[in-house]
Amino acid sequence: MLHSNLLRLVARGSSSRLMSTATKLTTVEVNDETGIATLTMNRPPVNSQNVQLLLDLQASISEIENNKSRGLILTSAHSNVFSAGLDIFEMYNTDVERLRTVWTELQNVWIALYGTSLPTAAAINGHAPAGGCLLATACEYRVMRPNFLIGLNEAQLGIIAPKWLMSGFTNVLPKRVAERALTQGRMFTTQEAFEAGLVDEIASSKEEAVEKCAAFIGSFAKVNPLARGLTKLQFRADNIKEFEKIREKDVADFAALASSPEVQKVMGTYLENLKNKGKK
Ligand SMILES: CC/C=C\C/C=C\CCC/C=C/CC(=O)SCCNC(=O)CCNC(=O)[C@H](O)C(C)(C)COP(=O)(O)OP(=O)(O)OC[C@H]1O[C@@H](n2cnc3c(N)ncnc32)[C@H](O)[C@@H]1OP(=O)(O)O
Repeated sequence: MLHSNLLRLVARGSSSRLMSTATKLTTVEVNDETGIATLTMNRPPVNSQNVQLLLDLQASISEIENNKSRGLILTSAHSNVFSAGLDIFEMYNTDVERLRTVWTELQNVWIALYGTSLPTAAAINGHAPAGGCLLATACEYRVMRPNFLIGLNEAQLGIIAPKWLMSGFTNVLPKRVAERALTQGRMFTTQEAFEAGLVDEIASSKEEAVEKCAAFIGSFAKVNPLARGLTKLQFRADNIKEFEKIREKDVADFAALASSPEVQKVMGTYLENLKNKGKK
């Protein structure tokens, strides 16, 4: 009988294994030939990041680190959204403790993904605003399907994203381009993101995006994994150290900001607009 602690479960034919997790909102599938794990977010309709999805992502990243996979590809089970970012419903009309938990778990996912020594790539098969862009830019490589949007839109919402949340973004874009995009809260189309260097390749389907991500991870086949991983972490060490210094204060700052009447009002209006959009 299947149960949550079952470790390896043959899923689709013999070429890939669905690794069981104790989770429901993510799945991990390891390709038997390449040894690369695909981590799929599956929280319909838009993979908005509630606490459960954030916890499941952490559990899946740990699982992939522990099962000796050669790399991690992050993608979405949905046809037009990679991830809509934080679940705004979960942050609206709630208590400060819940807001602290949301932010702590977002931090935990980011540091798990940004700070893993494994090769990582995002197959961005749909829109990736805000927290969706955060996850994609925590990875080392990005392949995106055409005609979607990606970016950190916080400034558009009247919110200041902390430095760690921007750091994946500022790693991949020239400083001037990053500053302008962040101050504008700009959402890039796939083509614009490719031209700016925010995504590395464009793929016409999710399958092609996953293949291109696998080819990127495969490019390290002849590199010593320890040397590769430590080199990666040296590049990221400054951002990680800065983050570790402020992480507690950052949780307190976020909880104070997000619980303030002004920001709660912005969230309420934003949610109304999202709901009404569905009725049009
Ligand atoms: C407004 C926030 C204010 C304050 C936050 C406070 C502090 C934050 C500090 C900074 C950190 C930010 C990190 C974040 O991630 S904040 C979240 C920002 N996310 C967004 O702005 C994305 C909003 N969504 C969209 O733009 C579109 O939904 C999207 C392009 C992703 C998909 O479009 P599509 O047309 O395919 O679907 P929709 O019809 O719009 O949506 C389908 C249903 O999903 C619901 N939905 C969408 N996004 C969210 C979300 N982020 N949280 C919760 N629910 C979401 C939407 O309401 C629809 O629901 P139904 O109407 O079908 O019930």
